[in-house]
Parts: sequence; C-alpha cells; structure tokens
Amino acid sequence: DDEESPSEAPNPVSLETVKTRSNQQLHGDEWTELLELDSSSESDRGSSSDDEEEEEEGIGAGDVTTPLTEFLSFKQEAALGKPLAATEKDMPGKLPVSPLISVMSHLISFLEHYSQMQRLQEKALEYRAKLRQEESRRKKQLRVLKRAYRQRMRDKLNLIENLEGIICEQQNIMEKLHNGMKVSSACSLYNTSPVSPTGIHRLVESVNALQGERTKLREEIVDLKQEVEDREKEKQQLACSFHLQIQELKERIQGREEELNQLRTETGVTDSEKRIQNLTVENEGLKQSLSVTQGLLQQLSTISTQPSIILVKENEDLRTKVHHLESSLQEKVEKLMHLEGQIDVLQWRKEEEVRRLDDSIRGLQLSLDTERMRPVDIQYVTKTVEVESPVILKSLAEAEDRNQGLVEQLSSQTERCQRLEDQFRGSEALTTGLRLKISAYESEIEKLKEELLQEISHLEAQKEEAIKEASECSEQHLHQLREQFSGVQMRLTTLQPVLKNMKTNYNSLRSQVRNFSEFYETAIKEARRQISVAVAEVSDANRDLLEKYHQEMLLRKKYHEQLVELKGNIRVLCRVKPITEQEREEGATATAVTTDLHDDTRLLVSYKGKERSFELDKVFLPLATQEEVFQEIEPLVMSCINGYNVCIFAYGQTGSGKTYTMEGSPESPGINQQALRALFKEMEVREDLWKYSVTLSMVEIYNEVIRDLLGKDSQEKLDIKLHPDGSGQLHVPGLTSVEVSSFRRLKKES
Ligand SMILES: Nc1ncnc2c1ncn2[C@@H]1O[C@H](COP(=O)(O)OP(=O)(O)OP(=O)(O)O)[C@@H](O)[C@H]1O
Repeated sequence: DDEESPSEAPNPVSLETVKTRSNQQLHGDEWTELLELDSSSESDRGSSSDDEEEEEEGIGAGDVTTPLTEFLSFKQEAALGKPLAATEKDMPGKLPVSPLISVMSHLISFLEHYSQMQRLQEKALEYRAKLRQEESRRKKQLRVLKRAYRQRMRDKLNLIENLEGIICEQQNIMEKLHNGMKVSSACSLYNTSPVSPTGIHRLVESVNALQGERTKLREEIVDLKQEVEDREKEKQQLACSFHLQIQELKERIQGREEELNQLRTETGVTDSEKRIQNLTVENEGLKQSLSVTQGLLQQLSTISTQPSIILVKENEDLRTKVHHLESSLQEKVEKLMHLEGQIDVLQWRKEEEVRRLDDSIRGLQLSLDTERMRPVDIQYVTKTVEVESPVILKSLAEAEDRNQGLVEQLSSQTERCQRLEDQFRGSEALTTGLRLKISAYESEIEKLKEELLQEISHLEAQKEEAIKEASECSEQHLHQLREQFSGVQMRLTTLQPVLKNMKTNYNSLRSQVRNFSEFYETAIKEARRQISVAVAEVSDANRDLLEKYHQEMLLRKKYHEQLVELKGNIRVLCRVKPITEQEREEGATATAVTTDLHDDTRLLVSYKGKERSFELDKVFLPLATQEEVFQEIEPLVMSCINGYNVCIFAYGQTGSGKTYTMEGSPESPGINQQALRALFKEMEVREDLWKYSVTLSMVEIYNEVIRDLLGKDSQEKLDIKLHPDGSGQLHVPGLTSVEVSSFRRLKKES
C-alpha cells in the first residue's frame, strides 16, 4: 500500500493518525458533542454566508466572537479530558471529524469576520478620502472664483487704460487738425491779392453779416453746450442709478454667495453638490448679466461723450475760421482804404492837369480863331511878318513845341488815366472775386452750419436711441436678474430643509463612523489575539504531525527494505512487442512469444516446434501502454529518493523495443522521461523537508569503448575503475557530471 502511494500528500496519513488518536481518547458522548459542534459550526458558516449582507450593513461585536467562543468551549471541554466512550465501531454510519478540521473551519470563519471588518475599515477610509477630496475640490473652486474676480478687475483696469489712450490719441489728432487748419488759413491770407476799393463796403457789410452769424452760432453753441450739459447730467443720473442697482445686485449676490458658503461648510457631503453647483452656475449667470449691463453702461457713456466732444471741436474750428476770415477782411479793408486814398489823389491830379490843358488849348484855340478872324491883308502881313519875322517864327516854333509837349503830356495823362482805369477794373475784378469768395465762404459756412445741425440732430437721435436701448436692455436685464434672483431664492428656501436633513444625516453617519472605528479597532485586537492563539494551536498540531510524518517515513523505509528482501534485489520484467503495422504489411501474423492472460508472470516461447515456458517477475502484454510499464517501475524509481541505488537495464535483440520502452516518443514518453518527471515532482513535494541535488552524466559504451557524451571531447576514451574510497563501487574518472535544477533544464541538457 505504501509503495503504491508514496508520493501522496501527508493529509490522509495525518487524518488517519488523528483518527486513531481520537479513537483512543474520546468517548461516545463527546463524539456526538463534537459532531454537533462541528455541524453547528458548519450551519454557522452557512448562515454566516446567508447573513453576510446583513453583517455588511452592521456587524455587532457578538457576531464576531461567536465562532471563537464555540472554539474556546470546545477547547475547554477537550482540556477537561472527558473519556470518550464511543469508538469507531459504535458509530458505523458516521465518520469522525478531526479537531484540526474544526479548528480550521473556526479559523476560516474568523478570517471571514476579519475580512468583513477590513472591508468596513476600507469603507470608512473611502468615506474619509471622499471628504478630503470634497474639501480640496471646494478649496479649488474658491480659488478659481477668486482668480476670476481678480482677472475681471484686471480686465476692467485695462479697458479704462485703453479708453484713456484712445481719448489722448483723439485729442492729439484734433490738435493736429486744428494746427493744420490755422496754417492753411494763414497761407490763404498770404496768397490773397489786394482788394479793390469798390468792394470794401460790401466786404465790410459781409464781415458784419458774418459777425452777426458768428454771434448767432456762438449763441447756438452755448445752447448746444447747455443741452449737452443737461444730457450729461441726465446720463450721470442714469449711470448713478445703474451703479446703485448694480451695487445692490452685487450685494445680493455677495449675500447669496455667503449663504452658499455657509451651507457648504455646514453640509459638506456629497448629494448636495449638484444643487450647490446649480446655484453657483446661476450666480455665474447673474454675474455675467451684471457685466453685460456694465458694458452697456460703458457703451452708453462713450456714445454720449463722443458727440459732445465732436461738437465742441467743430465749434472751435468754426470759430477759428470766422476769426481768420474777420482778420483777413480787416486787412483787406485797410488796404482798400489806402488804395482809395491813392486813387482819389491821382484822380484829382489828373483832373487838374486835364483842366489846365483844356484851358491852354482853349486859349490857343481862341488865339487861332482871332488870327483867322483878321483881314486878308493883315493875314498876309501877318504871314509875311510871321515868315519874315524870326522872332515870330521862333515864338511860333516854341508855341508848336509847347503844343507838342502838351499833346504828349495829354497823351501820357490819357495813358495814365487808361492805366488807372485798368487798375480800377482789375481791382473791381478782384473785388468781385473776393465777393465770390466771401459768398462761397458764406455758402460753406451755411453748409457747415447745416451739416453741423444735421450732425447734432443725428447724434442727438443716436444718443436718444442708445439711451433708450440701454435703458430697455438694462430694464430687461434687471427684470431677468430679478426673476433669476427670485428663482434662486425659491430654490434656496427649498434647499435649506434638504440641506438640514443632509446635515443631520451626515452627523449621524459621522458619529456612526467614529463609533465604528472604535468598535472595529477593539474587534480587530480581539480577533488578532484569537488568531494568534489559534495559530499557536495549529503550529503545535503541525509539529505533532511532522513528528508523525518522520515516523511514517522511517516506517516506509523499513517496509521498502522488507519488500526488497521479499521481492529480491534484481527483478526481471518482460515486455512483449506487438506486431507493428509494417510487420503486418510484410505478412507477419503471430509472434514466437505468447503471454498468458491469467498469469502475468508466465511467458511461452515456441522455438523450433518446441514450446518453452518461462517464469518472470512480470510479463507485460503486447498491448501494455508506456504508463502501465512505468507504474510497475515507479516505486523502484522513487526508492532512489529514499537513498537506494537503482539501475534499470533494458536487454533484447535488435528491434525488440528497448529504445521505445526506455526513451519512448514525445507522444508516449518512456521510462526515462516519466521517471525523471516523477522524481522532480516528488522532490518538489518534499521541498520543505529535504534538499535534493540531481546530477547528470551520460556515457556510451560501444565496442568496449566508453565515451563521455557530455564532455568537450566526445572522442576521448574513458575507463571504468574501482572507486578509491574503498567502497568497492565502480566509477569512471573524468566523467562530466552536470547539476540539474529542474526537469525542463534536464530535458534541455539531454
Ligand atoms: N511496445 C511497442 N509498441 C509499438 N511499437 C513498438 C513497441 N516496441 C517497439 N516498437 C517499435 O518497434 C521498432 C523498433 O523498436 P526499438 O527501436 O525500440 O528497438 P530496439 O530494441 O531499440 O532496437 P536496437 O537494438 O536496434 O536499437 C520501433 O519502430 C518501435 O516504435
């Protein structure tokens, strides 16, 4: 029996030994008690699995210690040493239960409870981690809100800076334009040609008209300014009211945020998060709408400020234009006055000259007429006298010269008059040009005035529209904000009782968790103590079992020796090779060797018509498998682990199946493979108790020559010699031996 199952685990052996011990020590009543205990523990285990869900929900200290108390009571009873009357024969139908098994079952139940406690501990840890996560999340949210607020403030400041920059740029541009206009007006002044005296009055009149218009424009500007100021005041009032509303809304939002924060700090648990998030989202919406209204207000302020600035600038430009025109007109008037004086003087001179010349011509004419009126003789005398008289001639020549000079003077005077007339005509043309210019200026001023008025009206309309839009928009926003705010308030009022509920739940849960942690700490301590006691018990039992195992091993060795003695050291087994397919095809039908189906030690061999019977230790039928052959060999193989030398030696004629039996094929491995596998398996089983080392050497004996198959030089010839230790054993000096750690490695080496 031992030889057949040497590789079995020690459990059945220990079970049997404990069984015999129990039979010796325990009596009938105690057996029944033990069985009841065991069955109760079994039922406890069953019920415990059923009640697991309940225990998960809430485990009491009593539940945890029940199996332990049972175990202790069992131990106490065992310690009392009550004689057990019942024997194995008294209980033929029932199998006795080992105390080790019952201890193990109790231990398992303890471990179950312990794992449940650990689960609960893990849950508590989870809760704590969740709380911590929640706290960190809220802190993050607060941080994000603060950051957003700061960002918004920064944006506003940037916007203000940008606006200031834009205003400065516009002012610069206006100044440049102003300067440019001055220069252009100056140029136009310098380029103007002198004005003729005839248009001076008209110019003066037009200047007066312009001045009148300027005063009108000034008055209009003053009115416009007044209007703009009024609008500004209105706008400021509107802005103030908006700011107040915004401030109010901000305060309300602040209040809501504080309330929210309070609620958050009060509740701090999971389910309220979504609602709080909703509230924060609504708050965000409110803030956004607030920022929208602020933006609108800013737009409004920019819209209302822009036209007033433009109007003022245009007024300034117009004023400067009018001023320039006035000054240029003044200059032209002065010039005209001067020219008029000059023209008067020249005209008077010319008239004087003309009058003088007329007088002299008239005198000459008269003298000529008197001369002509004289009688003929006298005329002749006179002529002769004149001709003859050189004095008369001289005086005549002189008179002619003088006449010529006067004629020339007259012609030059007429030329001069002509020139003056031309000059006068030119000045008249200039005056008309100037007049045209003035009219153009007037029309331009008129146009500008119209444009200005149109622009002012347009701007006014725009301003009105923008104010209207802004007020409508802000009203809408305000309305929406109010609605949202009332919604938030409603929600807050509905949320408050829920949050209160949650708070109480959380507090109760917290107290439970706190109590639970104390409870499970004590329970764990108790369980640990009990486990350590149980482990000590089990280790004692193990020690006992180990001792028994050693005794058992000794016994097995002894029995093996006895078996070897009985069976003999050398056993001869015969395996009859079946007729192979190839042999069948070649015509083989029967073998010379036949086996006896009823006697596996007998073999019949027919030779030359004679039949001889041989008796061997074992005869394998032709159909015997590799496993069957190895089963017969296995105990011998295993005996090598117990310290015996074993040699398996195959002998037979060529093709009789030696290699097949010893080596086999990968599909059906032979004795070598199976033996080595079994050896390593057994070594693994005994790993805790024994240390084994396996070394491998391979030699070939062929034609009386020994060769090392694992050596470096396969052609080297080796010798078989007696071992020098005097044991009388043979050995091959210089033979390579390789240490093999596992069956896989062995296969690799081979
Ligand atoms: N029990 C068996 N069942 C099936 N086939 C077998 C059996 N025994 C041997 N054979 C087959 O017979 C043939 C010869 O066997 P094997 O090579 O083992 O003989 P051998 O004794 O080792 O020969 P040699 O002495 O020449 O090496 C092989 O093909 C092998 O598969």
